[in-house]
Amino acid sequence: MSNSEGAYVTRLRATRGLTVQHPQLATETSDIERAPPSHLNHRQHVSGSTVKLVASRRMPPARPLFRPHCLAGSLTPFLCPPAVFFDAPLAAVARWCRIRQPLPLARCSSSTTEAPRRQFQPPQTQPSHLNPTPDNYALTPFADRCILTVEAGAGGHGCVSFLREKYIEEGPANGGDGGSGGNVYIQAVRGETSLHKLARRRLIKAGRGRNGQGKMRGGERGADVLITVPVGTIVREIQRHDPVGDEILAYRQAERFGRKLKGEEEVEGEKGSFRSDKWLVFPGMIPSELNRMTFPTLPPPRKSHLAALEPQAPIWLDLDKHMETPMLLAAGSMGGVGNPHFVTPNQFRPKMATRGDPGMKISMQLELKILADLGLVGLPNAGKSTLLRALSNSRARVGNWAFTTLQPNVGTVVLDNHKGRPAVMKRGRDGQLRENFTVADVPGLIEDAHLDKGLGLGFLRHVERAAVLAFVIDLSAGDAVQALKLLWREVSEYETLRGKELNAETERRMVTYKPPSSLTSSTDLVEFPDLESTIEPLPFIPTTPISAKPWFVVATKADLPNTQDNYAALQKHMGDVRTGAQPHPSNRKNAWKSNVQSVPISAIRAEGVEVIPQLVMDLLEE
Ligand SMILES: Nc1nc2c(ncn2[C@@H]2O[C@H](COP(=O)(O)OP(=O)(O)OP(=O)(O)O)[C@@H](O)[C@H]2O)c(=O)[nH]1
Ligand SMILES: [Mg+2]
Repeated sequence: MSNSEGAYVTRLRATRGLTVQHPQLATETSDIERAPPSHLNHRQHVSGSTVKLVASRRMPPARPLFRPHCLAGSLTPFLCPPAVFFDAPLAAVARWCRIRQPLPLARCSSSTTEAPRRQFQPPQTQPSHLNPTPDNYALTPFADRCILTVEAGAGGHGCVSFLREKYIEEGPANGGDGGSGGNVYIQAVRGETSLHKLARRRLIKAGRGRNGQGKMRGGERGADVLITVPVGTIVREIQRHDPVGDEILAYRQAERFGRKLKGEEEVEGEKGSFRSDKWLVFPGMIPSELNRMTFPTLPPPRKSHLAALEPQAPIWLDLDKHMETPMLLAAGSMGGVGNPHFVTPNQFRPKMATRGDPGMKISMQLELKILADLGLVGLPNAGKSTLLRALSNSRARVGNWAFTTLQPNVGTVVLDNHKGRPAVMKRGRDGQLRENFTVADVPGLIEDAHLDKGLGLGFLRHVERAAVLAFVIDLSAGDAVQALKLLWREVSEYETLRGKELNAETERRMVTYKPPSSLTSSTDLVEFPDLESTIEPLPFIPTTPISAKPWFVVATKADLPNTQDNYAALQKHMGDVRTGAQPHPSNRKNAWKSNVQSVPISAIRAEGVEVIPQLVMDLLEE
C-alpha cells in the first residue's frame, strides 16, 4: 500500500490486561508500519479481548457499514470503516486517527486467556490478483431494491399570437400548439446487474414539450427517457398522480349526470370563466380587460394516443426476460392549443390559448428477483471472494478476517469472449448461446444468521435469489461436513421463517383488502414525501424454495496441508446424500439432491476452478 494518503484505523479506548490478537497479515502489518506518523501510541489505545487492525487508505464511509448487532460487543459511535473489523468485545470506538508507530507483534500478543483461535499463517505467495493485499479491491456499487418516481413530460403551452404584416394591422390568430411531453419507457437488458443507478436518482423526469410559437409553429416534443433495469426485476406501483386521468373521469361523470365542471358555475350557456391553471392570455392584456373577457368552454381533457399502450394501473411487472424493445410506462401529456382553436364567427381574434397538461407521476418499487445465476454461500473467511476473483475479473475485497465482504459483489464469468471456441457451449432459456453467467459473492453467514445475527437476514435474501447455490467450505477450518450442515441449517431456518411471514402477510392482506383504485389516489403524491417511511411493505416476491434449488459444494483451500482427510469425509457425505443414505442437509422432503457433488479447489492458486463453469451451466438447465 502506498502511504501517501495515510492509513486509517480506529482508536480504541485503553483498558488493562486484555489481549490483542494481532494484525493477521504480514502485508497489513507492513502497511501499518509504513503509514505516516500520528500522535497516538498504540499501547495506550489498543485494548479488548481480540482485535484485528487493518490499515486502509480509504476514508471513512459517509454511512455506517455495520449494524450494531453484527459486531460482538456492539460499538457505540457507529462509524466503522470498511478497513476495520472487531471480532470480540471492545470498549468503544472513539474516533478516526492516524497511526504514529508500527504495532510490534510481540507487544500485542496475548496475556489473558481467550478461547483458542486459529493461528495466524502468513501468506505463502506474493500479492497477485488471487492473493491481493487488503487495499487492492474495487467496491462495486450495488442495490437490489429501490423506490423510484417517474414523471412523464408535461405538455408545452399553446401560443397566443396574431399575424402581423405590412398593411395587415390586425391579422388573424396564428399561435401554434404546444408540443407533447416525453414518455417514460422501461427495458430489461442483459448485462445490467444492479439497481444502484436508479436508487441514486429517485426521480426520473421525461422532458417537457416546448411551447407553441407564432406563425403557427407547433412546439417540439419533450425528450423521452428510458429506464434500463437488470433482467429479473419486479416493478410494483406504490402511488400514482395522474391529473389528466382524473380530469377525464370527472368530465365523463359530468357528462353522464349533467353536472357542471369546476369553473363553469358562474357562467351561463356554454362559456366558462378564467382558470389560471388552464388558460393563457395575451401578454399585453390589462386586468380589467381580463375581467370583461369571456372564455369559451375548455376543450375536453385528452390523453396522448400512446397512453393506450401503458400497462394497466396499478403496475405490476415481472421483467424476467431480456427485452428487445422498451415498454411504455407513462405517456407524456398533451400540449395546450394555440389561439386559432378559439376563433368563432363572433370572435376573430381570440386572446387566449390553453396550457399544456401536467405530466403523470408514478412511484414504483423496483426489486431484483434474480440476483445472479450462481450464489456463493459460506461462513465468513471461507474464501468466497477469492473464488469470485478466480472465476471472473471481479476485484472483490479479500482479507484474512471475517466479514470482509459487506455487500454482494456480482461478477460475470465469460464463457465466450468471441476470440475462439467458447469455454462452455450451452443455450439459455431463450434459446440463445450463453456467453456468460453471473456469480454473486454474498457476505458470510454465521450461526443464527436467520435470527438476524452477523450480517443477517438481508443477505439470506440474496442467497434466495440465485438460481444455483455453491456452498463454499474452507477445508482448513475444521470439519467440512459440520460446516455444510450449519450453512444448510441457517438457510432452511430462513426458509421456514419466510414461509411463516408469507402466510401472515397473505392473511393480513386478505383482511385489509383495498380495491386498486383507492391505492392509486391521485392526491397523495403532489409533493414527494419520504416514500420509504410512508409506504406499507409490499409482499414478498415468491421464488423457488432454496432447498429445491440445485446446489454443489466448493471445498476450498485444498492447497493447505492436512486437508485431504477433511475432503475425503466431505466427499463421502456428499455421496451418501446423493444415494439417500444420509438425509439432505436441509432435512426437507422435496429438497434437490439428484446430482449433488463437491469440487476441491485452491482458489488462491486458481486450481480446480475451471470445472465450475461447466458444472454451473449443467445445473442451470435443471
Ligand atoms: N491457502 C489458501 N487461502 C485462501 C484460499 N482462498 C482464500 N484464501 C484466503 O482466505 C482468506 C479469506 O478469503 P476471502 O476470499 O476474503 O474470504 P470470504 O469468504 O470472502 O470472507 P468474508 O467476505 O469475510 O465472508 C484470505 O486471506 C484469502 O487469501 C485458498 O484457496 N487457499
Ligand atoms: Mg468476501
